[in-house]
Amino acid sequence: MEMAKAEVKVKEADRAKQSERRWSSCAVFVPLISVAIALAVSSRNSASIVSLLTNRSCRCPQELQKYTGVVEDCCCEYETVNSLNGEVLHPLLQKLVRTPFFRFFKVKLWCDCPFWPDDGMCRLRDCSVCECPENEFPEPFRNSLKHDLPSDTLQCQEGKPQAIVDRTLDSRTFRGWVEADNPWTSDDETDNSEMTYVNLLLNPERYTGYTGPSARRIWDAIYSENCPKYTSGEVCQEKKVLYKLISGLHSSISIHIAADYLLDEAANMWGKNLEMMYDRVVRYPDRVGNLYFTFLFVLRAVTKAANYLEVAEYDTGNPAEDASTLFLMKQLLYDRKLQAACPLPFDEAKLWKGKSGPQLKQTLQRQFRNISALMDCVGCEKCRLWGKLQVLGLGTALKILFSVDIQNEPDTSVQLQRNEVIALVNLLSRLSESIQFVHEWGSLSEKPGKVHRSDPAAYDITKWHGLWELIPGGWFTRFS
Ligand SMILES: Cc1cc2nc3c(=O)[nH]c(=O)nc-3n(C[C@H](O)[C@H](O)[C@H](O)COP(=O)(O)OP(=O)(O)OC[C@H]3O[C@@H](n4cnc5c(N)ncnc54)[C@H](O)[C@@H]3O)c2cc1C
Repeated sequence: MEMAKAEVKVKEADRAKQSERRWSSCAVFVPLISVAIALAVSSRNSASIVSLLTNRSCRCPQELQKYTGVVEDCCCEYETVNSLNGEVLHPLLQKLVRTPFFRFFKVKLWCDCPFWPDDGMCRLRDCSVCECPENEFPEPFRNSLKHDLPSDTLQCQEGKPQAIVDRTLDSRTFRGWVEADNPWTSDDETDNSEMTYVNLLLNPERYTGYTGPSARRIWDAIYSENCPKYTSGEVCQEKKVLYKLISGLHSSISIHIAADYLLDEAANMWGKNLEMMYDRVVRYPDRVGNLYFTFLFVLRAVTKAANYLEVAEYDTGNPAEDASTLFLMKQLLYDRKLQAACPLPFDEAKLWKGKSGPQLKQTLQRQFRNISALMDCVGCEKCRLWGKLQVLGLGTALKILFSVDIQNEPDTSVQLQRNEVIALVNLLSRLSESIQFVHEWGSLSEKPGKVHRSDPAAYDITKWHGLWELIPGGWFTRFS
Protein backbone atom coordinates (compact mmCIF):
# COMPACT_ATOMS: atom_id res chain seq x y z
CA MET A 1 0.00 0.00 0.00
CA GLU A 2 2.77 2.39 1.08
CA MET A 3 4.78 1.37 -1.98
CA ALA A 4 1.87 2.09 -4.24
CA LYS A 5 1.46 5.55 -2.68
CA ALA A 6 5.17 6.26 -3.07
CA GLU A 7 4.95 5.22 -6.72
CA VAL A 8 2.06 7.58 -7.28
CA LYS A 9 4.04 10.41 -5.69
CA VAL A 10 7.07 9.73 -7.90
CA LYS A 11 4.84 9.73 -10.98
CA GLU A 12 3.23 12.98 -9.90
CA ALA A 13 6.64 14.57 -9.34
CA ASP A 14 7.74 13.36 -12.82
CA ARG A 15 4.62 14.81 -14.38
CA ALA A 16 5.18 18.13 -12.60
CA LYS A 17 8.77 18.23 -13.91
CA GLN A 18 7.67 17.43 -17.43
CA SER A 19 5.02 20.10 -17.27
CA GLU A 20 7.62 22.60 -15.95
CA ARG A 21 9.90 21.75 -18.87
CA ARG A 22 7.00 22.18 -21.28
CA TRP A 23 6.17 25.57 -19.89
CA SER A 24 9.79 26.65 -20.05
CA SER A 25 9.85 25.65 -23.75
CA CYS A 26 6.74 27.73 -24.10
CA ALA A 27 8.45 30.60 -22.36
CA VAL A 28 11.14 30.53 -25.05
CA PHE A 29 8.87 30.15 -28.03
CA VAL A 30 5.88 32.18 -27.02
CA PRO A 31 7.70 35.49 -27.45
CA LEU A 32 8.99 34.32 -30.83
CA ILE A 33 5.48 33.45 -31.97
CA SER A 34 4.13 36.67 -30.54
CA VAL A 35 6.69 38.71 -32.47
CA ALA A 36 5.89 36.86 -35.68
CA ILE A 37 2.20 37.48 -35.27
CA ALA A 38 2.59 41.03 -34.09
CA LEU A 39 4.55 41.71 -37.26
CA ALA A 40 1.93 40.03 -39.38
CA VAL A 41 -1.04 41.74 -37.80
CA SER A 42 -1.06 45.36 -36.90
CA SER A 43 -4.60 45.94 -35.77
CA ARG A 44 -6.06 46.17 -32.26
CA ASN A 45 -7.03 42.53 -32.63
CA SER A 46 -3.48 41.26 -32.63
CA ALA A 47 -3.44 40.82 -28.85
CA SER A 48 -6.36 38.47 -28.85
CA ILE A 49 -4.94 36.52 -31.77
CA VAL A 50 -1.57 36.21 -30.07
CA SER A 51 -3.35 35.01 -26.96
CA LEU A 52 -5.22 32.41 -28.99
CA LEU A 53 -2.06 31.18 -30.65
CA THR A 54 0.01 31.06 -27.51
CA ASN A 55 -2.72 29.15 -25.73
CA ARG A 56 -2.58 26.63 -28.48
CA SER A 57 1.19 26.36 -28.24
CA CYS A 58 1.11 25.75 -24.50
CA ARG A 59 -1.56 23.12 -24.47
CA CYS A 60 -0.74 20.09 -22.38
CA PRO A 61 -0.39 16.76 -24.15
CA GLN A 62 -3.07 15.27 -21.88
CA GLU A 63 -5.62 17.60 -23.47
CA LEU A 64 -4.48 16.73 -26.96
CA GLN A 65 -4.50 13.04 -26.25
CA LYS A 66 -7.82 12.86 -24.44
CA TYR A 67 -9.52 11.22 -27.37
CA THR A 68 -7.34 8.25 -28.16
CA GLY A 69 -7.98 4.55 -28.52
CA VAL A 70 -11.12 2.77 -29.60
CA VAL A 71 -14.37 4.74 -29.51
CA GLU A 72 -16.47 3.10 -26.80
CA ASP A 73 -18.72 0.29 -28.11
CA CYS A 74 -17.34 0.73 -31.64
CA CYS A 75 -14.60 -0.95 -33.62
CA CYS A 76 -12.55 2.02 -34.73
CA GLU A 77 -10.16 4.45 -33.06
CA TYR A 78 -10.56 8.20 -32.59
CA GLU A 79 -7.36 8.91 -34.51
CA THR A 80 -8.52 6.73 -37.41
CA VAL A 81 -11.90 8.45 -37.47
CA ASN A 82 -10.22 11.86 -37.55
CA SER A 83 -7.86 11.00 -40.36
CA LEU A 84 -10.43 9.09 -42.45
CA ASN A 85 -12.94 11.86 -41.97
CA GLY A 86 -10.47 14.60 -42.86
CA GLU A 87 -8.98 12.86 -45.87
CA VAL A 88 -11.90 10.95 -47.35
CA LEU A 89 -15.33 11.16 -45.79
CA HIS A 90 -15.75 14.86 -45.10
CA PRO A 91 -14.70 16.04 -48.60
CA LEU A 92 -16.78 13.31 -50.28
CA LEU A 93 -19.88 13.97 -48.20
CA GLN A 94 -19.62 17.70 -48.79
CA LYS A 95 -19.85 17.02 -52.52
CA LEU A 96 -22.57 14.41 -52.20
CA VAL A 97 -24.97 16.57 -50.20
CA ARG A 98 -24.70 19.33 -52.79
CA THR A 99 -25.96 17.12 -55.63
CA PRO A 100 -29.58 17.70 -56.76
CA PHE A 101 -30.64 14.31 -55.44
CA PHE A 102 -29.42 14.91 -51.91
CA ARG A 103 -30.18 18.58 -51.48
CA PHE A 104 -33.98 18.36 -51.73
CA PHE A 105 -35.69 16.91 -48.69
CA LYS A 106 -39.36 16.12 -48.50
CA VAL A 107 -40.83 17.05 -45.16
CA LYS A 108 -44.05 17.86 -43.37
CA LEU A 109 -43.04 21.09 -41.73
CA TRP A 110 -46.04 22.48 -40.07
CA CYS A 111 -46.58 22.68 -36.40
CA ASP A 112 -48.55 19.56 -35.55
CA CYS A 113 -47.42 18.70 -32.05
CA PRO A 114 -49.23 15.76 -30.44
CA PHE A 115 -47.94 16.61 -26.95
CA TRP A 116 -48.27 20.34 -26.32
CA PRO A 117 -49.02 23.40 -28.44
CA ASP A 118 -46.05 25.36 -29.70
CA ASP A 119 -45.43 28.45 -27.64
CA GLY A 120 -43.56 30.26 -30.37
CA MET A 121 -40.16 30.67 -28.74
CA CYS A 122 -38.42 31.15 -32.04
CA ARG A 123 -37.53 34.82 -32.27
CA LEU A 124 -35.26 35.10 -35.30
CA ARG A 125 -36.05 35.28 -38.97
CA ASP A 126 -33.45 32.50 -39.27
CA CYS A 127 -35.91 30.15 -37.64
CA SER A 128 -38.04 29.95 -40.71
CA VAL A 129 -37.31 27.75 -43.65
CA CYS A 130 -36.39 29.32 -46.93
CA GLU A 131 -38.13 27.52 -49.73
CA CYS A 132 -36.73 26.50 -53.05
CA PRO A 133 -36.94 29.10 -55.79
CA GLU A 134 -38.47 27.46 -58.83
CA ASN A 135 -35.32 27.57 -60.91
CA GLU A 136 -33.51 25.59 -58.21
CA PHE A 137 -35.85 22.65 -58.60
CA PRO A 138 -35.05 19.66 -60.78
CA GLU A 139 -36.97 20.15 -64.02
CA PRO A 140 -39.76 17.62 -63.38
CA PHE A 141 -40.63 19.34 -60.10
CA ARG A 142 -41.56 22.64 -61.63
CA ASN A 143 -45.15 22.16 -62.69
CA SER A 144 -48.48 22.09 -60.95
CA LEU A 145 -47.53 23.56 -57.64
CA LYS A 146 -50.97 25.03 -57.08
CA HIS A 147 -53.04 23.24 -54.50
CA ASP A 148 -55.87 24.28 -52.24
CA LEU A 149 -53.84 24.33 -49.12
CA PRO A 150 -55.20 24.20 -45.60
CA SER A 151 -54.75 27.60 -43.98
CA ASP A 152 -52.19 26.47 -41.41
CA THR A 153 -50.00 25.12 -44.21
CA LEU A 154 -49.88 28.58 -45.68
CA GLN A 155 -49.13 30.05 -42.31
CA CYS A 156 -46.28 27.64 -41.68
CA GLN A 157 -44.83 28.35 -45.11
CA GLU A 158 -45.16 32.09 -44.68
CA GLY A 159 -47.99 32.14 -47.22
CA LYS A 160 -45.97 30.72 -50.09
CA PRO A 161 -47.74 27.83 -51.76
CA GLN A 162 -44.89 27.32 -54.23
CA ALA A 163 -43.16 24.97 -51.83
CA ILE A 164 -45.73 22.25 -52.35
CA VAL A 165 -44.79 19.66 -54.93
CA ASP A 166 -47.05 17.53 -57.03
CA ARG A 167 -46.43 13.91 -56.08
CA THR A 168 -47.16 12.48 -59.45
CA LEU A 169 -44.06 14.30 -60.63
CA ASP A 170 -42.20 13.00 -57.62
CA SER A 171 -42.86 9.36 -58.46
CA ARG A 172 -41.91 9.99 -62.09
CA THR A 173 -38.73 11.74 -61.11
CA PHE A 174 -37.56 9.21 -58.61
CA ARG A 175 -38.33 5.98 -60.37
CA GLY A 176 -37.70 2.76 -58.55
CA TRP A 177 -38.13 4.02 -55.00
CA VAL A 178 -40.62 2.28 -52.76
CA GLU A 179 -42.86 4.08 -50.32
CA ALA A 180 -42.80 1.68 -47.39
CA ASP A 181 -43.15 2.70 -43.77
CA ASN A 182 -40.20 2.80 -41.39
CA PRO A 183 -41.05 0.98 -38.13
CA TRP A 184 -38.63 3.23 -36.23
CA THR A 185 -40.19 6.59 -37.07
CA SER A 186 -43.59 8.15 -36.40
CA ASP A 187 -44.04 10.05 -39.64
CA ASP A 188 -46.00 8.57 -42.47
CA GLU A 189 -43.36 8.97 -45.14
CA THR A 190 -45.63 8.17 -48.03
CA ASP A 191 -46.35 11.14 -50.22
CA ASN A 192 -49.31 13.27 -49.33
CA SER A 193 -50.39 16.85 -49.71
CA GLU A 194 -48.84 17.83 -46.37
CA MET A 195 -45.34 17.31 -47.67
CA THR A 196 -43.21 20.12 -48.94
CA TYR A 197 -39.79 20.13 -50.62
CA VAL A 198 -36.97 22.09 -49.07
CA ASN A 199 -33.60 22.92 -50.54
CA LEU A 200 -31.25 22.08 -47.68
CA LEU A 201 -28.46 24.22 -49.07
CA LEU A 202 -30.63 27.30 -48.65
CA ASN A 203 -31.38 26.37 -45.06
CA PRO A 204 -28.10 25.71 -43.27
CA GLU A 205 -28.24 24.28 -39.80
CA ARG A 206 -27.02 27.13 -37.61
CA TYR A 207 -27.98 29.38 -34.71
CA THR A 208 -31.64 30.36 -34.91
CA GLY A 209 -32.34 31.93 -31.52
CA TYR A 210 -34.54 28.97 -30.56
CA THR A 211 -33.80 28.62 -26.89
CA GLY A 212 -35.34 28.77 -23.42
CA PRO A 213 -38.16 26.60 -22.00
CA SER A 214 -39.60 25.59 -25.38
CA ALA A 215 -36.35 24.07 -26.61
CA ARG A 216 -35.46 22.76 -23.19
CA ARG A 217 -38.68 20.81 -22.75
CA ILE A 218 -38.10 18.93 -26.01
CA TRP A 219 -34.67 17.76 -24.91
CA ASP A 220 -36.02 17.03 -21.41
CA ALA A 221 -38.87 14.94 -22.84
CA ILE A 222 -36.43 13.09 -25.08
CA TYR A 223 -33.96 12.27 -22.32
CA SER A 224 -36.22 11.76 -19.33
CA GLU A 225 -39.06 9.85 -20.99
CA ASN A 226 -37.49 8.18 -23.98
CA CYS A 227 -33.82 7.52 -23.45
CA PRO A 228 -32.70 7.99 -19.86
CA LYS A 229 -28.98 8.03 -19.29
CA TYR A 230 -27.75 4.55 -18.32
CA THR A 231 -25.85 4.00 -15.09
CA SER A 232 -22.06 4.02 -15.29
CA GLY A 233 -21.84 0.26 -14.64
CA GLU A 234 -24.25 -0.63 -17.47
CA VAL A 235 -22.76 -3.32 -19.68
CA CYS A 236 -25.76 -4.09 -21.83
CA GLN A 237 -24.95 -2.34 -25.10
CA GLU A 238 -28.57 -2.39 -26.25
CA LYS A 239 -29.58 -0.28 -23.26
CA LYS A 240 -26.92 2.30 -24.01
CA VAL A 241 -27.37 2.63 -27.72
CA LEU A 242 -30.35 4.97 -27.90
CA TYR A 243 -29.02 7.40 -25.30
CA LYS A 244 -25.66 7.53 -27.06
CA LEU A 245 -27.23 8.12 -30.46
CA ILE A 246 -29.40 10.98 -29.20
CA SER A 247 -26.61 12.50 -27.16
CA GLY A 248 -24.31 12.30 -30.21
CA LEU A 249 -26.94 13.99 -32.35
CA HIS A 250 -27.47 16.64 -29.65
CA SER A 251 -23.70 17.30 -29.62
CA SER A 252 -23.74 17.67 -33.37
CA ILE A 253 -26.65 20.14 -33.30
CA SER A 254 -24.89 22.19 -30.60
CA ILE A 255 -21.68 22.19 -32.61
CA HIS A 256 -23.48 23.46 -35.70
CA ILE A 257 -25.07 26.23 -33.64
CA ALA A 258 -21.65 27.23 -32.28
CA ALA A 259 -19.95 26.90 -35.65
CA ASP A 260 -22.35 29.32 -37.32
CA TYR A 261 -23.43 31.71 -34.62
CA LEU A 262 -24.95 35.19 -34.76
CA LEU A 263 -22.20 37.11 -33.01
CA ASP A 264 -23.72 40.54 -33.44
CA GLU A 265 -27.41 40.72 -34.28
CA ALA A 266 -27.39 44.44 -35.08
CA ALA A 267 -24.53 44.07 -37.56
CA ASN A 268 -25.78 40.65 -38.75
CA MET A 269 -22.31 39.28 -38.14
CA TRP A 270 -21.96 35.50 -38.08
CA GLY A 271 -18.97 33.46 -36.96
CA LYS A 272 -17.70 30.76 -34.67
CA ASN A 273 -18.55 30.74 -30.98
CA LEU A 274 -15.84 28.55 -29.48
CA GLU A 275 -16.86 29.34 -25.94
CA MET A 276 -20.29 27.91 -26.65
CA MET A 277 -18.79 24.83 -28.28
CA TYR A 278 -16.67 24.29 -25.19
CA ASP A 279 -19.52 24.91 -22.74
CA ARG A 280 -22.00 22.67 -24.49
CA VAL A 281 -19.87 19.87 -25.86
CA VAL A 282 -16.09 19.87 -25.58
CA ARG A 283 -15.93 20.07 -21.80
CA TYR A 284 -17.96 16.86 -21.55
CA PRO A 285 -15.85 13.94 -22.86
CA ASP A 286 -18.91 11.68 -22.96
CA ARG A 287 -20.72 14.08 -25.31
CA VAL A 288 -17.73 14.11 -27.64
CA GLY A 289 -17.47 10.32 -27.38
CA ASN A 290 -21.16 9.98 -28.20
CA LEU A 291 -20.70 12.15 -31.29
CA TYR A 292 -18.01 9.77 -32.56
CA PHE A 293 -20.20 6.79 -31.64
CA THR A 294 -23.16 8.15 -33.61
CA PHE A 295 -20.93 8.91 -36.58
CA LEU A 296 -19.57 5.34 -36.65
CA PHE A 297 -23.04 3.86 -36.15
CA VAL A 298 -24.45 5.78 -39.12
CA LEU A 299 -21.34 5.09 -41.20
CA ARG A 300 -21.80 1.37 -40.57
CA ALA A 301 -25.44 1.63 -41.66
CA VAL A 302 -24.44 3.32 -44.91
CA THR A 303 -21.76 0.74 -45.71
CA LYS A 304 -24.04 -2.14 -44.71
CA ALA A 305 -26.63 -0.93 -47.21
CA ALA A 306 -23.95 -0.72 -49.93
CA ASN A 307 -25.56 -3.32 -52.20
CA TYR A 308 -28.75 -1.32 -52.18
CA LEU A 309 -27.25 2.14 -52.41
CA GLU A 310 -24.97 1.31 -55.33
CA VAL A 311 -27.86 0.30 -57.57
CA ALA A 312 -30.42 2.84 -56.39
CA GLU A 313 -31.63 5.35 -58.98
CA TYR A 314 -30.42 8.83 -58.21
CA ASP A 315 -32.63 10.19 -60.93
CA THR A 316 -33.54 13.86 -60.88
CA GLY A 317 -33.89 14.34 -64.61
CA ASN A 318 -30.33 15.56 -65.12
CA PRO A 319 -28.27 12.60 -66.41
CA ALA A 320 -24.85 14.23 -65.94
CA GLU A 321 -25.50 15.32 -62.36
CA ASP A 322 -27.19 12.02 -61.54
CA ALA A 323 -24.22 10.03 -62.87
CA SER A 324 -21.93 12.12 -60.72
CA THR A 325 -24.13 11.42 -57.66
CA LEU A 326 -23.86 7.68 -58.25
CA PHE A 327 -20.11 7.97 -58.79
CA LEU A 328 -19.66 9.83 -55.50
CA MET A 329 -21.90 7.35 -53.71
CA LYS A 330 -19.79 4.42 -54.93
CA GLN A 331 -16.64 6.22 -53.84
CA LEU A 332 -18.12 6.58 -50.37
CA LEU A 333 -19.28 2.98 -50.17
CA TYR A 334 -16.09 1.37 -51.41
CA ASP A 335 -13.33 3.72 -50.37
CA ARG A 336 -10.15 1.64 -49.96
CA LYS A 337 -8.76 3.67 -47.08
CA LEU A 338 -12.03 3.31 -45.20
CA GLN A 339 -12.21 -0.42 -45.86
CA ALA A 340 -8.62 -0.94 -44.73
CA ALA A 341 -8.61 1.29 -41.65
CA CYS A 342 -12.13 0.86 -40.33
CA PRO A 343 -13.84 -2.04 -42.10
CA LEU A 344 -16.53 -2.49 -39.46
CA PRO A 345 -17.19 0.86 -37.74
CA PHE A 346 -19.84 -0.68 -35.47
CA ASP A 347 -20.65 -4.36 -34.93
CA GLU A 348 -24.41 -4.68 -34.79
CA ALA A 349 -24.21 -8.49 -34.94
CA LYS A 350 -23.18 -8.53 -31.27
CA LEU A 351 -26.51 -7.07 -30.20
CA TRP A 352 -29.90 -8.59 -29.41
CA LYS A 353 -28.41 -11.99 -28.63
CA GLY A 354 -29.87 -12.56 -25.16
CA LYS A 355 -33.32 -13.86 -24.27
CA SER A 356 -34.63 -10.38 -23.66
CA GLY A 357 -33.36 -9.20 -27.05
CA PRO A 358 -36.68 -9.03 -28.92
CA GLN A 359 -38.42 -7.26 -26.04
CA LEU A 360 -35.60 -4.77 -25.67
CA LYS A 361 -35.75 -4.06 -29.37
CA GLN A 362 -39.48 -3.37 -29.17
CA THR A 363 -38.95 -0.97 -26.27
CA LEU A 364 -36.22 0.82 -28.16
CA GLN A 365 -38.42 1.07 -31.25
CA ARG A 366 -41.29 2.56 -29.26
CA GLN A 367 -39.00 5.07 -27.60
CA PHE A 368 -37.49 6.11 -30.88
CA ARG A 369 -40.94 6.56 -32.45
CA ASN A 370 -41.80 8.91 -29.57
CA ILE A 371 -38.65 10.90 -30.18
CA SER A 372 -39.55 11.08 -33.84
CA ALA A 373 -43.05 12.37 -32.92
CA LEU A 374 -41.51 14.96 -30.60
CA MET A 375 -39.86 16.59 -33.61
CA ASP A 376 -43.29 17.98 -34.55
CA CYS A 377 -43.17 19.99 -31.33
CA VAL A 378 -39.94 21.82 -32.11
CA GLY A 379 -41.08 25.44 -32.10
CA CYS A 380 -38.76 26.74 -34.80
CA GLU A 381 -39.28 25.74 -38.39
CA LYS A 382 -35.64 25.45 -39.40
CA CYS A 383 -34.75 23.49 -36.26
CA ARG A 384 -37.73 21.26 -36.97
CA LEU A 385 -36.51 20.69 -40.51
CA TRP A 386 -33.06 19.55 -39.38
CA GLY A 387 -34.46 17.75 -36.33
CA LYS A 388 -36.82 15.76 -38.54
CA LEU A 389 -34.21 15.04 -41.17
CA GLN A 390 -31.64 13.85 -38.68
CA VAL A 391 -34.08 11.77 -36.64
CA LEU A 392 -35.27 10.15 -39.88
CA GLY A 393 -31.61 9.55 -40.73
CA LEU A 394 -31.08 7.85 -37.37
CA GLY A 395 -34.31 5.87 -37.82
CA THR A 396 -33.02 4.72 -41.20
CA ALA A 397 -29.69 3.67 -39.68
CA LEU A 398 -31.57 1.76 -36.96
CA LYS A 399 -33.74 0.10 -39.58
CA ILE A 400 -30.71 -0.97 -41.62
CA LEU A 401 -28.74 -2.24 -38.65
CA PHE A 402 -31.45 -3.69 -36.44
CA SER A 403 -34.35 -4.61 -38.70
CA VAL A 404 -32.48 -6.38 -41.48
CA ASP A 405 -30.47 -9.49 -40.67
CA ILE A 406 -28.27 -9.85 -43.74
CA GLN A 407 -25.90 -12.29 -41.99
CA ASN A 408 -28.54 -14.87 -41.04
CA GLU A 409 -31.01 -14.16 -43.80
CA PRO A 410 -28.94 -13.16 -46.83
CA ASP A 411 -32.03 -13.10 -49.02
CA THR A 412 -33.64 -10.32 -47.05
CA SER A 413 -32.57 -7.13 -48.67
CA VAL A 414 -32.95 -3.72 -47.19
CA GLN A 415 -35.72 -1.58 -48.69
CA LEU A 416 -35.35 2.14 -48.32
CA GLN A 417 -37.38 5.13 -49.38
CA ARG A 418 -35.80 7.95 -51.28
CA ASN A 419 -36.31 10.33 -48.36
CA GLU A 420 -34.68 7.88 -45.98
CA VAL A 421 -31.59 7.72 -48.17
CA ILE A 422 -31.47 11.51 -48.39
CA ALA A 423 -31.83 11.79 -44.60
CA LEU A 424 -29.23 9.09 -43.93
CA VAL A 425 -26.55 10.67 -46.11
CA ASN A 426 -27.27 14.21 -44.93
CA LEU A 427 -27.11 13.03 -41.31
CA LEU A 428 -23.75 11.37 -41.96
CA SER A 429 -22.55 14.60 -43.52
CA ARG A 430 -23.70 16.68 -40.49
CA LEU A 431 -21.91 14.32 -38.11
CA SER A 432 -18.81 14.38 -40.27
CA GLU A 433 -18.83 18.20 -40.24
CA SER A 434 -19.14 18.18 -36.45
CA ILE A 435 -16.22 15.78 -36.07
CA GLN A 436 -14.14 17.90 -38.39
CA PHE A 437 -15.02 20.98 -36.38
CA VAL A 438 -14.26 19.41 -33.00
CA HIS A 439 -11.01 18.01 -34.34
CA GLU A 440 -9.92 21.35 -35.79
CA TRP A 441 -11.16 23.73 -33.12
CA GLY A 442 -11.90 21.59 -30.06
CA SER A 443 -8.57 22.02 -28.30
CA LEU A 444 -8.57 25.74 -28.92
CA SER A 445 -12.00 26.03 -27.32
CA GLU A 446 -10.66 24.32 -24.20
CA LYS A 447 -9.33 27.68 -23.02
CA PRO A 448 -12.72 29.29 -22.65
CA GLY A 449 -11.65 32.30 -20.59
CA LYS A 450 -9.34 33.47 -23.36
CA VAL A 451 -11.89 33.79 -26.13
CA HIS A 452 -14.12 36.65 -25.12
CA ARG A 453 -17.68 36.99 -26.21
CA SER A 454 -17.33 40.76 -26.28
CA ASP A 455 -14.56 40.64 -28.86
CA PRO A 456 -16.06 39.56 -32.17
CA ALA A 457 -12.64 39.57 -33.80
CA ALA A 458 -11.38 36.98 -31.37
CA TYR A 459 -14.57 35.05 -31.90
CA ASP A 460 -14.58 35.07 -35.63
CA ILE A 461 -11.30 33.27 -35.79
CA THR A 462 -12.06 31.81 -39.19
CA LYS A 463 -10.59 35.07 -40.41
CA TRP A 464 -7.33 34.25 -38.72
CA HIS A 465 -7.22 30.63 -39.69
CA GLY A 466 -4.68 31.40 -42.38
CA LEU A 467 -2.31 32.69 -39.74
CA TRP A 468 -1.59 29.16 -38.61
CA GLU A 469 0.13 28.68 -41.92
CA LEU A 470 2.59 31.47 -41.06
CA ILE A 471 3.91 29.40 -38.19
CA PRO A 472 6.44 26.73 -39.23
CA GLY A 473 4.84 23.26 -39.28
CA GLY A 474 5.22 21.11 -36.22
CA TRP A 475 5.93 23.93 -33.76
CA PHE A 476 2.76 23.45 -31.84
CA THR A 477 2.91 19.73 -31.62
CA ARG A 478 6.63 19.75 -30.80
CA PHE A 479 6.39 22.20 -27.96
CA SER A 480 2.99 21.51 -26.53
C1 LIG B 1 -34.52 18.85 -32.39
C2 LIG B 1 -33.92 20.19 -32.06
C3 LIG B 1 -33.23 20.87 -33.05
C4 LIG B 1 -32.67 22.12 -32.77
N1 LIG B 1 -32.01 22.79 -33.75
C5 LIG B 1 -31.51 24.01 -33.50
C6 LIG B 1 -30.88 24.76 -34.53
O1 LIG B 1 -30.75 24.31 -35.68
N2 LIG B 1 -30.41 26.00 -34.22
C7 LIG B 1 -30.56 26.54 -32.96
O2 LIG B 1 -30.11 27.66 -32.73
N3 LIG B 1 -31.17 25.85 -31.97
C8 LIG B 1 -31.64 24.61 -32.20
N4 LIG B 1 -32.25 23.92 -31.20
C9 LIG B 1 -32.18 24.45 -29.83
C10 LIG B 1 -30.84 24.01 -29.15
O3 LIG B 1 -30.63 22.62 -29.30
C11 LIG B 1 -30.80 24.31 -27.65
O4 LIG B 1 -31.90 23.72 -27.04
C12 LIG B 1 -30.80 25.80 -27.35
O5 LIG B 1 -29.73 26.40 -28.02
C13 LIG B 1 -30.63 26.05 -25.82
O6 LIG B 1 -29.43 25.43 -25.37
P1 LIG B 1 -29.08 25.12 -23.87
O7 LIG B 1 -27.72 25.63 -23.57
O8 LIG B 1 -30.19 25.57 -22.97
O9 LIG B 1 -28.93 23.52 -23.76
P2 LIG B 1 -29.65 22.44 -24.62
O10 LIG B 1 -28.82 22.16 -25.83
O11 LIG B 1 -31.08 22.79 -24.79
O12 LIG B 1 -29.55 21.13 -23.68
C14 LIG B 1 -30.50 20.86 -22.64
C15 LIG B 1 -29.84 19.96 -21.60
O13 LIG B 1 -29.53 18.70 -22.21
C16 LIG B 1 -28.28 18.21 -21.71
N5 LIG B 1 -27.36 18.05 -22.83
C17 LIG B 1 -26.87 19.00 -23.67
N6 LIG B 1 -26.11 18.46 -24.63
C18 LIG B 1 -26.10 17.13 -24.41
C19 LIG B 1 -25.50 16.02 -25.06
N7 LIG B 1 -24.77 16.16 -26.16
N8 LIG B 1 -25.70 14.79 -24.54
C20 LIG B 1 -26.46 14.61 -23.43
N9 LIG B 1 -27.07 15.61 -22.77
C21 LIG B 1 -26.90 16.85 -23.26
C22 LIG B 1 -27.78 19.22 -20.70
O14 LIG B 1 -28.18 18.80 -19.41
C23 LIG B 1 -28.50 20.49 -21.08
O15 LIG B 1 -28.66 21.34 -20.01
C24 LIG B 1 -32.82 22.69 -31.47
C25 LIG B 1 -33.54 22.00 -30.48
C26 LIG B 1 -34.09 20.76 -30.77
C27 LIG B 1 -34.88 20.05 -29.70
